[in-house]
Amino acid sequence: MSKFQGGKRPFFPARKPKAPPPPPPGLPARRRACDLVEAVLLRRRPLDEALEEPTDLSPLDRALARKIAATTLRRLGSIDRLLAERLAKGLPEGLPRLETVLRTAACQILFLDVPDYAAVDTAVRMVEANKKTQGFAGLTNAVLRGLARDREADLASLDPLDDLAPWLRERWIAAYGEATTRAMAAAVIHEPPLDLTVKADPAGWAQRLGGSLLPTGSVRLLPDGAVPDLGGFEDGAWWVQDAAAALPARLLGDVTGLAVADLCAAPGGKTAQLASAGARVTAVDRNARRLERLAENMARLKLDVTIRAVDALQLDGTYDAILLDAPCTATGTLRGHPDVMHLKSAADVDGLARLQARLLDRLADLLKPGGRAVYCTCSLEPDEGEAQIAALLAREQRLVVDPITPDEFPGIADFVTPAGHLRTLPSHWPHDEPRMAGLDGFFAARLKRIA
Ligand SMILES: C[S@@+](CC[C@H](N)C(=O)[O-])C[C@H]1O[C@@H](n2cnc3c(N)ncnc32)[C@H](O)[C@@H]1O
Repeated sequence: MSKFQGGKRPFFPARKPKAPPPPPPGLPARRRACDLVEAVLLRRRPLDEALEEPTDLSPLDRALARKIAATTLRRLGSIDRLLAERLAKGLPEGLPRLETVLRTAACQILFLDVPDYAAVDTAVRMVEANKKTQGFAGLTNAVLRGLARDREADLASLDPLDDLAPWLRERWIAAYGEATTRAMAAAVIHEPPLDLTVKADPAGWAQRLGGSLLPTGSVRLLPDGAVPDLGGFEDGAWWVQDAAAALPARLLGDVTGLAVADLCAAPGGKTAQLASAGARVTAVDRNARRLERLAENMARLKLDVTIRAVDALQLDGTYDAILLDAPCTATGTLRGHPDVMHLKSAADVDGLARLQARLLDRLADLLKPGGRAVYCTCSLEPDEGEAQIAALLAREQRLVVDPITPDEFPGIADFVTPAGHLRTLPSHWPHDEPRMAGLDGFFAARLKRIA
């Protein structure tokens, strides 16, 4: 006999609504990777800026999302070529998310150490979860499985030149020739190592941190954890700075006691070098937010500098020495900032070259007669480097080039040009382990005011 007789309705206690099931592991990181890629390619935002948005992802998922997004941007040319070979009819118009899911999943299958099934499964789920794309789940599955199956042959067919954005490839070939461009393209497909500039005892710090001492004195590491967890960070014994970026400030020579203006200073890598070499540094930048980071960095490093939030074009006074690390297209930093080649264009080179010229003219006024200056950019564009200096010398009689010599300090001989400038390329310093190779592309010229 049933318990519920007499026509009475059984009483069921009200149930809490069921929480939606948690997403399968790995899905939030893949979704975030798609958002990051779209922030760059569709919304034209720098990757670093998009990475700063708050998320509720775990640190591991955040790191995976960043790696997928950065590698997709780095290898986009190859990824798109291989996808196009499998999509005979192309993709339908107006479904950018479908394209992003395919690109990021292809990136994982081809270039990252993640299981193929995880890349395929999360991609198919993302496609199924969206009404507009759910009809393409079968296609997504088939294309990605095909990529996984043919991976070895596909990888062997790749040419790193395809990964350079076309505008940049064209300009690099014109400036450096095809062989050097190919070597640079092969270098920038790798994530860079972590380079540190240390205040003192670089050999000791290389040993303590398990890194290598580079010929120019930087310490190179392949860390597997967060930078602030490394020994010496809290105490301000070192700061992160690419080995090429560490060269220009040293070209000013002995700056002990000199009044040095660092004209485009934030976040302060070169300011820190000058201050720890004993200069009285005025760190100038027009970006107040970036100057806050400079101030934090100087506090950690226990270095005392004067900070001026002002446009360098409006700066007054005179200085014994000047460093002008001018704003530029930053095409030399592609290893760490692959978004640059997708966000910048030839028009940016022209616009930035005009600003650099104005800053150089201001530098001539601010430098005391007899003083030294270094102009540098992290660009591989001659218009922002060699050609900029040639044009300056033609219009400014008070400045001459003070040639850099190959033996000035160890490790720079290969970087000194016949004109006495410094030019580093990402393909310099080859290494059997590609992640230990290379350095950013930098240009630096040393100038002297003679009148
Ligand atoms: C290449 S970054 C400088 C990196 C820095 N020297 C370092 O080593 O950490 C260029 C800087 O120039 C600043 N900048 C751009 N135009 C400027 C101007 N007209 N006056 C002052 N700063 C400017 C930007 O805000 C940016 O922080």
